[in-house]
Amino acid sequence: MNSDVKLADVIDGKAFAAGLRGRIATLAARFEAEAGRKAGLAVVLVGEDPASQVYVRSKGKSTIEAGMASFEYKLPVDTDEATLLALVEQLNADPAVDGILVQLPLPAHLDEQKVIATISPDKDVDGFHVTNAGRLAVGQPGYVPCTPLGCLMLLKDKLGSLSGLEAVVIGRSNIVGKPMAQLLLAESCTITVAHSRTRNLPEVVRRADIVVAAVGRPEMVKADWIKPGATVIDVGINRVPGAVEGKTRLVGDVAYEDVRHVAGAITPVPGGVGPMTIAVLLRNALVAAYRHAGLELAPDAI
Ligand SMILES: Nc1nc2c(c(=O)[nH]1)N[C@@H](CN(C=O)c1ccc(C(=O)N[C@@H](CCC(=O)O)C(=O)O)cc1)CN2
Repeated sequence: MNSDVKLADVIDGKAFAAGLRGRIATLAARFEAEAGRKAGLAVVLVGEDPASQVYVRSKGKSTIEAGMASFEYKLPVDTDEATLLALVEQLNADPAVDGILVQLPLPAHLDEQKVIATISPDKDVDGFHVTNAGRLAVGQPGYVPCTPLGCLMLLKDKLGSLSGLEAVVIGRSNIVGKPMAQLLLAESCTITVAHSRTRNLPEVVRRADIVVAAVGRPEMVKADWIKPGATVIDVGINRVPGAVEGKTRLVGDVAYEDVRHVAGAITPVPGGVGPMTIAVLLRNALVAAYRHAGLELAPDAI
């Protein structure tokens, strides 16, 4: 790599998320004063996946720190479908609960789509219900999945208007790739969604002013795939063997150390997109609370 080349600006998602959580806390206090109750978020975890346990713990802690009520449900790994669906129905009917999130992935014997379909669309703060996917597709207000909305916030903070920019989203999952493409389209970007069958992926990615990598393959996106000056958003969180035997380290889907010599701006892993996921979840839960209480919240308040 040429050491004279300016390194990419690092997009500090951790700091941005902290600021966002601060604004949410202010609005959560206002909500409590006006509604006479706290905004409430329920999180359901089935099983003992270690990463999911960490994320659920962090969601509960962040919810309370933001001045909202946290309802946590931890179910054993062999929970049957009827029990889980009954809990979701109970939360749908509970007026203290504004948002419901079922932590994914679920154990293999449970049908994720069926569980998501049981969550009331108006409490679906993950934005995974088909009603919210449809609302996003046609530009109606709903709930947008947290990770892609967090990516969009970071992009707009860095670049301002995205109108007319060429964006390549690598990955077509329902949770990140597809909603990310919809969000960028709504910002008037020209979108390509690339995936495992895309021919000549490096050439496709080289067209992009904005690259969003969400494939779950460690350091797949290489420096020579990136147009000089492009903005690179790395959604990947991959645990790989570390330098010390028996230890692991986190890497993204982008070969960060090389790509930062070419890109104009880049999110690190950890500390980039990841922290935005939980901050945006709190944002969605608070928006849900204001809607349920019939209180006014300016669209650009958070
Ligand atoms: N129901 C849902 N399930 C899952 C979602 C989701 O949005 N809704 N997303 C992911 C996991 N996730 C939140 O649930 C999540 C992932 C990563 C982070 C994060 O802050 N990552 C840190 C690194 C953390 C570490 O050391 O492992 C970072 O990138 O800096 C937060 C939340 C799947 N499931």
